[in-house]
Amino acid sequence: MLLNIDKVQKSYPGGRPVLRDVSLTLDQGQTLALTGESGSGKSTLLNLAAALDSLDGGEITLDGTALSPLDDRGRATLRRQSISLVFQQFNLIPSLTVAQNLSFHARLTGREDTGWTAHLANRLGLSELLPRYPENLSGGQQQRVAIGRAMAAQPKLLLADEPTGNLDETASATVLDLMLSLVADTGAALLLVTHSQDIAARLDRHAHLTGGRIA
Ligand SMILES: Nc1ncnc2c1ncn2[C@@H]1O[C@H](COP(=O)(O)OP(=O)(O)OP(=O)(O)O)[C@@H](O)[C@H]1O
Repeated sequence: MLLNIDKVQKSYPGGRPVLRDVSLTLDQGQTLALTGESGSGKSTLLNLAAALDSLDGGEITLDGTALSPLDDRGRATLRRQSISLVFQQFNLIPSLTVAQNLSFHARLTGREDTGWTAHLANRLGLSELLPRYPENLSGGQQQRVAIGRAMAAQPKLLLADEPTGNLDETASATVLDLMLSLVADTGAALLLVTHSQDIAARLDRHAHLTGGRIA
C-alpha cells in the first residue's frame, strides 16, 4: 500500500472539525477520485496527504513512513522524494520559460532526467512551446506544463486538486486524458479532487467526503 490514511482528524483553530474520521488507502498505480460538497474538506485532506499540514489525530503513512512524527523539515524531505502536486490554478513560475518550468521541480528534487523531461514535453504536446513564457499560453497549455513539471520529478504519488476546474470542456478532456495516461505509464498513484462525476467515473476508485467522513 502506497498511501494509508487512517482515522484522520483535522480542525482549524476556532473552527469545527473538518475531518472527523477519514480512512482511505491507495495502492501504487491506483487512481482515486475524491468528491464532496464545497467545504467538505477535500483540499484539507489533500494537503494532509501532501505532508503540507499536520494532523490532529489518526495517521497518514506514505510509502511506509508515518507523517505525524515528522517535523517541517522531515515533511519537506518526504514531499520532495515522493509527491508532486497539480492545482486548479496552474501555479507556473511566470519568469521562467516552459522548458524551465518543466524541469523546475525535478531539479529541486535532484531527479532531473533531461531525456524523460523531453519525452514528457513531446507527450504533452509542448515541444513547440518550450521557449515561451506562461503568460503566452492558454489555460489548457499551462496545465499541461504543470502536469509535465509534476511528472518530471517521477513522483510515487500525484495529488491533483481540481486540475481541470479552470478549463473548458475540450481542454479538460485533453488534460485529464494526458494525466491518466502518464500516471498509468509511470505506475504513480493519483489522488484527484473533483466536483465532476464524469471525471470521477474515469478513475479506478471513487470516495465521497461528507460530514467529515468518507461515505
Ligand atoms: N487555513 C484554514 N483556516 C481555517 N479554516 C479553513 C482553512 N482551510 C480551510 N478551512 C475551512 O475548512 C473547511 C474545509 O475546507 P476545504 O478547502 O478543505 O474544503 P473543500 O471540500 O476543498 O472545498 P471546495 O470544494 O470549495 O474547494 C471549510 O469550512 C473551510 O472554510
